[in-house]
Amino acid sequence: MPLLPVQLMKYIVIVGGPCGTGKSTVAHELALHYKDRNILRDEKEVYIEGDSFHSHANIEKMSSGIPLTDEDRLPWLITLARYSSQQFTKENSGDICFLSCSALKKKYRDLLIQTITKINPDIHPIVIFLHGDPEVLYKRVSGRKNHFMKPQMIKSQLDTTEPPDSFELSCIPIDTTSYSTIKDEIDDVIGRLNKYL
Ligand SMILES: Nc1ncnc2c1ncn2[C@@H]1O[C@H](COP(=O)(O)OP(=O)(O)OP(=O)(O)O)[C@@H](O)[C@H]1O
Ligand SMILES: O=C(O)[C@H](O)[C@@H](O)[C@H](O)[C@H](O)CO
Repeated sequence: MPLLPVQLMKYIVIVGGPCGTGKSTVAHELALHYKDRNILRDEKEVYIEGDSFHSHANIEKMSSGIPLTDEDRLPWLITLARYSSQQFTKENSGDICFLSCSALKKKYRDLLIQTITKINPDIHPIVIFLHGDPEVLYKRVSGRKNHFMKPQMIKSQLDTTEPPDSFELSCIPIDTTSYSTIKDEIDDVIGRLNKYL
């Protein structure tokens, strides 16, 4: 009897969007939902938090209210692409991991996707790109305590943002401010993500 084909495909789900859209919240909830197949199964390591990989200089800049430039972001994006791709070389049977990373411009998303697939062509990167009403984002960020990113940065974040268009296949745009609850948002994201998995 012929053996069934082995499922080789792996998925890196990048949760992007400007500050306050809920990247960390959504990436965390998704990682928990897909816990059984998530390569980062450890409670402390359920998803990769992109902000943790910013250089000290980048964090200093953002904390001082200065937006990052392409030059500031490019090495960070490469690091994230490499780090997330390498998770699949660990001894583990998981086939998915989650990465929160602003990925505000098309060229940043292209760089992440190209770097990941060059490292491992069996990985399929999928982007969930969060966006929403600036006033709601402002309120969310203002309500956050002890975070380096202050609400004054929202304008530059939105000015920098290039929302994905329909030509960016494997990119799912989500208006995070259109749901009544976080649970409704997560349920909808899961329903849409499942079509790709
Ligand atoms: N759908 C939602 N409805 C209401 N509040 C939300 C929603 N998603 C996230 N939040 C809240 O908004 C705040 C910002 O969320 P979070 O830190 O996940 O955003 P982020 O995009 O990762 O931000 P940053 O990139 O600035 O760290 C948090 O207090 C979070 O609880
Ligand atoms: O590309 C960027 O400008 C950054 O990644 C930001 O988006 C922040 O790190 C994040 O939003 C924290 O609040």
